[in-house]
Amino acid sequence: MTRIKYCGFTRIDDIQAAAQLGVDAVGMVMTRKSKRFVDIDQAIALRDAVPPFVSTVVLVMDDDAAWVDEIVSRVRPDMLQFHGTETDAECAAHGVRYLKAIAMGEGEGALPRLRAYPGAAGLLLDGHGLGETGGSGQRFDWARMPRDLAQPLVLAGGLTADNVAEAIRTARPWGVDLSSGIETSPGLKDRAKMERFLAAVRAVPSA
Ligand SMILES: O=C(O)c1ccccc1NCC(=O)[C@H](O)[C@H](O)COP(=O)(O)O
Repeated sequence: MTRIKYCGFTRIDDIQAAAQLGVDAVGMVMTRKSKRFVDIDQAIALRDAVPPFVSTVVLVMDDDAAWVDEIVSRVRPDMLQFHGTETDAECAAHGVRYLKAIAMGEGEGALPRLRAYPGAAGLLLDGHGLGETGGSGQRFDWARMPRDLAQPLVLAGGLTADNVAEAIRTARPWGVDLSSGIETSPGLKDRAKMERFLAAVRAVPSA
């Protein structure tokens, strides 16, 4: 079974719809570099709308450690997801399990970074380039998904209901993550797109 995370929520109705449809995790972006940024009060309201057994993940990107600590103490996400040049020690410093996003958009340069986060609960391989923000719909060559890493790998970048079956068959990820492929505009999710994507993932036979 391929796990599914939908990311970049800004509206309570959308996050509730995603949970009702059956996603495993929902993400909120809390770096001010993002068009999908939510502040602490919005994030608390969104988190409170998430039912049991659905994980909440907060995304940051080269943000101040004090800001990340405030997120941890007030929003209390199940996991953090780091999108910048943070080191393994910096990611671990907040006392919360974390995913590290790896920018696959710059080709072979990404390979050393895949082995630089032994403390991460999982790695999220995204299609954008180093230093660029995510959520931009950029994909990478799914055949580049590594096969020899111990950590669970999450595939992200440019996934849609139309291409996710091929992506899963090629990359064999632990989970998939997307944002723009289920939106009408940044931060505004579309229920029909969320439903179609879930059905497309569920239709792929497990390995
Ligand atoms: O979504 C953002 O605006 C964002 C900003 C800064 C860093 C990361 C960001 N999003 C990361 C995500 O988790 C996206 O879901 C992931 O990049 C996939 O996005 P998409 O290609 O739009 O499906």
